[in-house]
Amino acid sequence: MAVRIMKPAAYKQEQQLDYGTEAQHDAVKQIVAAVAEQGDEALRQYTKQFDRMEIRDFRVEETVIQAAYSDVDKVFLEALRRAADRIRSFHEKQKRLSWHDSQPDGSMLGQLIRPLKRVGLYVPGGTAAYPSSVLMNVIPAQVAGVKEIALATPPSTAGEPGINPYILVAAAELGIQEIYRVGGAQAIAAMAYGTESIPAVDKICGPGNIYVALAKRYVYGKVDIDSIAGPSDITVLADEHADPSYVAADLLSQAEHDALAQAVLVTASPKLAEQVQQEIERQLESLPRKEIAARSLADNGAIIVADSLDECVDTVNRIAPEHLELLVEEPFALLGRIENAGAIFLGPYSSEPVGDYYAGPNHILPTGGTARYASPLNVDDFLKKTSLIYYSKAALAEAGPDIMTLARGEGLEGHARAIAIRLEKEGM
Ligand SMILES: NC(=O)c1ccc[n+]([C@@H]2O[C@H](COP(=O)([O-])OP(=O)(O)OC[C@H]3O[C@@H](n4cnc5c(N)ncnc54)[C@H](O)[C@@H]3O)[C@@H](O)[C@H]2O)c1
Ligand SMILES: N[C@H](CO)Cc1c[nH]c[nH+]1
Ligand SMILES: [Zn+2]
Repeated sequence: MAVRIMKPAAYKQEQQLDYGTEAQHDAVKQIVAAVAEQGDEALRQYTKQFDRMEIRDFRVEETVIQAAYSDVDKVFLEALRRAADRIRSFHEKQKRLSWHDSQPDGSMLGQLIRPLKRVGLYVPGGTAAYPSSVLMNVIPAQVAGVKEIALATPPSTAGEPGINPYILVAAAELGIQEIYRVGGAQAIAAMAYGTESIPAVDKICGPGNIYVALAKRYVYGKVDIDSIAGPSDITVLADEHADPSYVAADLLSQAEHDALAQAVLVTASPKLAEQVQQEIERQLESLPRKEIAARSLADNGAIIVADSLDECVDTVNRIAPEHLELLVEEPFALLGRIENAGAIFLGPYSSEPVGDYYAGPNHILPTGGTARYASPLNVDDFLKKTSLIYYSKAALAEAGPDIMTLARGEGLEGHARAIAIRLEKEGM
């Protein structure tokens, strides 16, 4: 299996936000409607159908959460704690406070910034379990001050009874107790509409596969959602100074997530293109998730050979990757020209998994070209803002005529009169 080498003009990005086949859209629509109508009964049926498990109680019992510690490696736990500290301190810097400004005329304007009351966080777990996504989801919500955090993740045969112990321990480390063993579109629908065992939330965040991503789009409006973090993608912009084995390894690191993942190299060096193509084939051989990675590379992977560095940059901006690696001699010199990317990894030692697990920035990033307008999951996703307006009598006297003019300009006499009645009654 050789990744296709092509010119920029020949590259058509497969995984845009409107991805998904008609059959997948139809399936998700049906799942969401069934869960909204039938609640837990539909959850049980879809869990049996898609996860091949019979689940009686979706909520994970507290004793099961505590017992999970005995199934988890101590070294893993220590690394997880160090990662959590770094992620928390990064997100602490994103905190925002309410503010108000008092005016000389006695009026006051301001903005209340308050946490959402109840959020539902999705942690993927179909072909691999992601305790790192527990940290990336929960920590910004906690930093924002959200009090009620519910977590949903697919049931798994890796743990007893029916849940992955690494996910449970990651959640327990952060003090999360409300965990449900349910995945896919049905989990998203359950958190949006509520079922007998899962109370509805105000907002759903978190990454997942195509079914999860589509379901989030369908429930938007009933609840809020974060940006769409679907199947992972990576673009590496590399020049002739890059080590082809590093480039290949980093592309494979994302291709192994999902057959729908997208790994792309953009370079102006035909020599590097060929070296990377060979390296990918060599490294793929021994990769445990080689089938998934091979399908991802065959269906969505590409090695794009541009004529110049400028054309490389244009191509990257068109792709708007979730992860962008700048494996060039002077990465910081290129930075100012990158317009669209969820996260940018600079230089040979900032391999993408550094960000997936450890550095501190969030790994829940806009995928499929949505980095054109969307941002990484962050503390703001868990906050809502309320405007405050207090006008003094003097302020209204001053502004009243302008307000009435603007209202009448829109043909809204009722608006104008709400001001006029005060000005007249109080002789302003
Ligand atoms: N962007 C990010 O931050 C980020 C982080 C981690 C993982 N990811 C992505 O999350 C995804 C994880 O995918 P996954 O599949 O391993 O786990 P997942 O939890 O997203 O999906 C598994 C669920 O999909 C449902 N499902 C499976 N086949 C189905 C079908 N035919 N019809 C309807 N529903 C079906 C099942 O209910 C199952 O529980 C990958 O695409 C990975 O790239 C993204
Ligand atoms: N690369 C994924 C985000 O697209 C996040 C992740 C979690 N674990 C490993 N990787
Ligand atoms: Zn990853």
